[in-house]
Amino acid sequence: MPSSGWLLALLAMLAGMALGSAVTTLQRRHRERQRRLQACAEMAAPCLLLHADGRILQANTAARRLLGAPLAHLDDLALPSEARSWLAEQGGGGETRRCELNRPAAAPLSLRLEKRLADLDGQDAGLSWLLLHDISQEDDDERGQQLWREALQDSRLALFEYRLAPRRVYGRVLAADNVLGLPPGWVDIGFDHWLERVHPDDRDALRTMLEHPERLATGSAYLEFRFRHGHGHWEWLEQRTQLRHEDGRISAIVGLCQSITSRKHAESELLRREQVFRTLVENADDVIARYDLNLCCQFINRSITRYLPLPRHEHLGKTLRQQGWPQGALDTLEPAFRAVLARHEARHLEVELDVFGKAATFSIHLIPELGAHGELVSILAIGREITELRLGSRLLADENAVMEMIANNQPLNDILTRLCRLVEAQRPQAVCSIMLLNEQKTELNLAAGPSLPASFSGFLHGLAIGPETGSCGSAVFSGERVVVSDIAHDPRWENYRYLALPHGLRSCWSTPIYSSSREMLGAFAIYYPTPRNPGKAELRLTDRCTHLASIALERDRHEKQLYFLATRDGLTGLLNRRSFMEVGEAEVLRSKRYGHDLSIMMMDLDHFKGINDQHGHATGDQVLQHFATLCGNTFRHADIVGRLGGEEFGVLLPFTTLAEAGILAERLRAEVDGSVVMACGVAVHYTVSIGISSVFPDDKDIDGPLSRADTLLYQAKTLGRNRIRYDGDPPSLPLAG
Ligand SMILES: Nc1nc2c(ncn2[C@@H]2O[C@H](COP(=O)(O)OP(=O)(O)OP(=O)(O)O)[C@@H](O)[C@H]2O)c(=O)[nH]1
Repeated sequence: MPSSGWLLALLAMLAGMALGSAVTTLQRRHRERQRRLQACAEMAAPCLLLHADGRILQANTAARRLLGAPLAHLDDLALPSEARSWLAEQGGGGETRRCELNRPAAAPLSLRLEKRLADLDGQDAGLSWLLLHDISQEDDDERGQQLWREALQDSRLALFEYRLAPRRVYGRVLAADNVLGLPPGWVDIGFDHWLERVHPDDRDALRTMLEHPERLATGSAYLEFRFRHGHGHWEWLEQRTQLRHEDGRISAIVGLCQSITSRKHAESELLRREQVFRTLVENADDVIARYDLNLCCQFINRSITRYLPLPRHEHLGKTLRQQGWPQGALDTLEPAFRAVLARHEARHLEVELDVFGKAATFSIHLIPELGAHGELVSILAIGREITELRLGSRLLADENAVMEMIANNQPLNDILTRLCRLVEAQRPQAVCSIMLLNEQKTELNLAAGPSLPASFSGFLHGLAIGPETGSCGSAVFSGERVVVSDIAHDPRWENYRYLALPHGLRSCWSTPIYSSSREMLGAFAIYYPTPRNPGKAELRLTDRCTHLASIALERDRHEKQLYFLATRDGLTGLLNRRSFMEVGEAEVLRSKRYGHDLSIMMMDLDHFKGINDQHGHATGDQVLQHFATLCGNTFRHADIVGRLGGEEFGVLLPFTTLAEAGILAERLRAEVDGSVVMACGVAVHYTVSIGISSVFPDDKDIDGPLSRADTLLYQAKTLGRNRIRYDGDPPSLPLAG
């Protein structure tokens, strides 16, 4: 059958055609598959060609390098299950997925997996590309950024960008809320608003930076300014800036700001403390200086200019000697400094200095200053002038000495002289004097003036008291202190300046000396060689000395009164018996030592009992006083008259022969006989009998001549009274009128 043959042929032809086509398709797909394998191998990025069942058909070199070999199946990668199931899903071409590969023998790997379908001949062949992106580095960057953000947050740092063209400040100020109290997030503020928040004192610097960025240093520039914090207070910022360029021009300034408020507060506190310390040091009366180990001055405060002539700054870098310390001070200072250098121990010393012609005493402390390891780094010297302190101690000691002299009844002149010296020790240029009033209060006499020129002292006797009688005469006259600051021109010295000026006495302040009962006693004067007024300290010193002088004078007067009372007869004022005998003993010894004559009289009023009886005891007293007065008129100043008891009197007549004594005795006897005492309107007449003897070579004391005179007196009484009896021959000299 032809038709079945045709059909068979046709079928065979069709089968042949179909077979050919199938073979061709298979061949093409094989080629495509090979191309994909080839493409995978040639890819630079790590890439795997996967079969849907998880087999790895191809792993290129980059993939093997990244993942290691062998790579036959996805299981070899130890992908996280999530990534594994994602890969197993059909479709999803072009999708990516992150995953972490924790490899036991290698560092963990962060991958971004990118799956692409690799269909063959436009059909899904269960093949896919797996591109492996190593994002470990990106992660590191992200972690770094995170850390940086956290650090910024904690560090009080803020980063700003001052963009010049739009004149705006931008910033991703992570810590801005912290540092500046700005809202968190992005800052975007115009320059003007920004500057408004900057402290007015710092604004110009920041404005200059913004307007003239070209002036900023090419590297990092530094600026400090205060910025108003969101809470209202000022926040100190330190800003380091970098310029940013675009198209060859400065486009922005990047500023990294850090809060330095705490530091600034600490600095200002430190500054304040330093200021306080400096103020203290600068204004201290003490001299404060620091010396280095070569003993060169590193620092010295301004007090030094009071004592040494160099200007303060010229002391720096100079040794003690170069600073101009006098040799006397150097002799003490240099060894002391060297001792501190050697032993690192503090020392104290006292130094005498001549300060611009004035003696001054210094107390100096040398203090070693040690470094962190105990090594000596410098020496601190603190010097204090203690002249006044020392003078005060001396004044106290001198005053005590004067008081002691007063208590010990030292001679008044010695005490007053010591007082003058006391003041002169306190005030080296001063010359002092003490003038005392005479008993009649009519004139002044020099009592002490140890440093006055002798030729000037000679004039200071019998000085008048009045309104223009020099300083002392005027002070005593007015009862007030008189300050003559310039003798050359003061009218009160008109009549005396020719005496004072040639002796270099130019000013004179005189203070009256009063007794405790305000009786004027004299005046205390201080002279100076230059015209000047007294200072408070000098007035105080004068007052203290005047007071001491007053005590000494009163004490002296009191002593004299006591002595007078103890040695004198209260009724007549003549020596009493005890004193007469003491003086008599001394006179006898003196006459024998020097070989001069000494005559002795014993006198007794005649019938005195009768006068008492007839006229009364008071009249008897009057007669005794009258007789004492006549004795005073008759005998010389050097003769010593005493009332030995009742109406009995004695007279010592030094340098007087028996004959000369006789003349005086006769003159007295006649005077008595020729006078009367008027008592209650009645004239009372009386007479006196006298016995006279002389000291003979054999006499050892007063007893012999006194006894002989007494015997002669008795004889005169016996012979009829109103007469004189002599020891030996009556005087051959003619009796004077
Ligand atoms: N008024 C007065 N009488 C005194 C004082 N002292 C002694 N008499 C008196 O002096 C008198 C001395 O008398 P007599 O010793 O007897 O001596 P007379 O009377 O002077 O006789 P002749 O010495 O012998 O001349 C006594 O009456 C005493 O009381 C005195 O201080 N005042």
